[in-house]
Amino acid sequence: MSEVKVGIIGATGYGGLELIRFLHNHSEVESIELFTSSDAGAIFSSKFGHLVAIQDQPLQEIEIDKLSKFDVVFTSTPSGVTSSLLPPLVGVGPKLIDLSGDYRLKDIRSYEKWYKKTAAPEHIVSESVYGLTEWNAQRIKESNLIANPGCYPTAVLLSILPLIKDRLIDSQNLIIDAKSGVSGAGNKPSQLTHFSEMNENFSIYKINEHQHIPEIEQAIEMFADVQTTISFNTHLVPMTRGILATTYAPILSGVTNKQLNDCLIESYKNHPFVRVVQDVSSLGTNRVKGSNYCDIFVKLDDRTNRATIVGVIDNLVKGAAGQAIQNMNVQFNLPETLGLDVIPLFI
Ligand SMILES: NC(=O)C1=CN([C@@H]2O[C@H](COP(=O)(O)OP(=O)(O)OC[C@H]3O[C@@H](n4cnc5c(N)ncnc54)[C@H](OP(=O)(O)O)[C@@H]3O)[C@@H](O)[C@H]2O)C=CC1
Ligand SMILES: CC(=O)N[C@@H](CCC(=O)OP(=O)(O)O)C(=O)O
Repeated sequence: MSEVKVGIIGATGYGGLELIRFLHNHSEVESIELFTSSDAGAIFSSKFGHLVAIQDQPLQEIEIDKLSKFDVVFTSTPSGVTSSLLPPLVGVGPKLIDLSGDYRLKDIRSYEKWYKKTAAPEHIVSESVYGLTEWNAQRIKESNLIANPGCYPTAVLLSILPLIKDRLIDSQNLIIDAKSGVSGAGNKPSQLTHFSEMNENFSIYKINEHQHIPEIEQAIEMFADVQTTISFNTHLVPMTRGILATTYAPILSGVTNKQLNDCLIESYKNHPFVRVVQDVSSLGTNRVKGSNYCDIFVKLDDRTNRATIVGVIDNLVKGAAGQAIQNMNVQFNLPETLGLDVIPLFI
């Protein structure tokens, strides 16, 4: 029986298109309606030919009255949009799942510092629940406003949180080196993502200033009860999808490679989307491409007494739309894997 009526704002963006791809095959979704800020009336499939005969509906103008009739509204819009768009919808009916950064940081001054945008009202931000599904399912189930995590934080946090929580690594000295495919930057062309400047190039960007730094620090405190400051940098890889994030962390005295691995295996034994990889040759963005998996890996470097910890995701799936649907499943008491149980593309 299909019951859930879905609205998507930002449907024409990369996150929105991935929401449509997965929700189309979701057995509990009754209908999907699509909204735009720029092209109301346009037939969706005329913009995206791969959806001919699948999504031939017209895009609708964003109106609060129309949106309040849905069971769930996904917002997949640039930062700074939902801070003013969502407050009138909070508490009036639909469950809200925001893929942008607007409701993730509890300290609104921190949001304004890192995003350089006006924050959402503090009393609404305080109601939002951080949607890192594997770590926060109980609160997600009870919430009507989910702040879906950023793509980099998802890969980083899923790989390091168990080791910090079990006090196996020194959380005060984390160095995180992350790389992303270009779809992480969304569908708006820019100098950074221009083919002739990005192709055959490997670049670092937002050095020491990435907006995901406070999000990762906040989540470490929230889930592992540790205050810390991290070194975190991001790189652009000339490929479309995927994030691989490597964390270097000193181990605490006497910790073994087996303890590190056992901790990850034990933490995720009941979480089907997190796979603890043993063989490093099985690690790579093509092993998760198009899927909701997060592959994680740890290995002790016993010369330096540092652990090398790796998290790999598809930024558009586990890093955005997939995790958002996983959160919807939790909110509606459905199996977490519903609609998301797909095999990675690999090639
Ligand atoms: N790409 C990624 O890997 C990830 C992205 N995110 C976050 O998710 C959000 C969406 O990302 P992504 O899909 O890549 O972004 P895109 O830039 O691809 O798409 C965003 C869409 O938002 C709509 N939009 C733009 N301005 C407004 C506005 N003022 N009001 C309402 N809608 C607007 C546009 O559609 P239209 O013109 O039709 O309204 C646009 O297609 C962003 O906040 C991003 O940071 C999070 C995790 C990963
Ligand atoms: C490759 C690339 O540019 N990636 C983006 C990820 C954006 C994102 O997910 O940011 P939000 O926190 O706004 O959701 C970036 O590094 O800013």
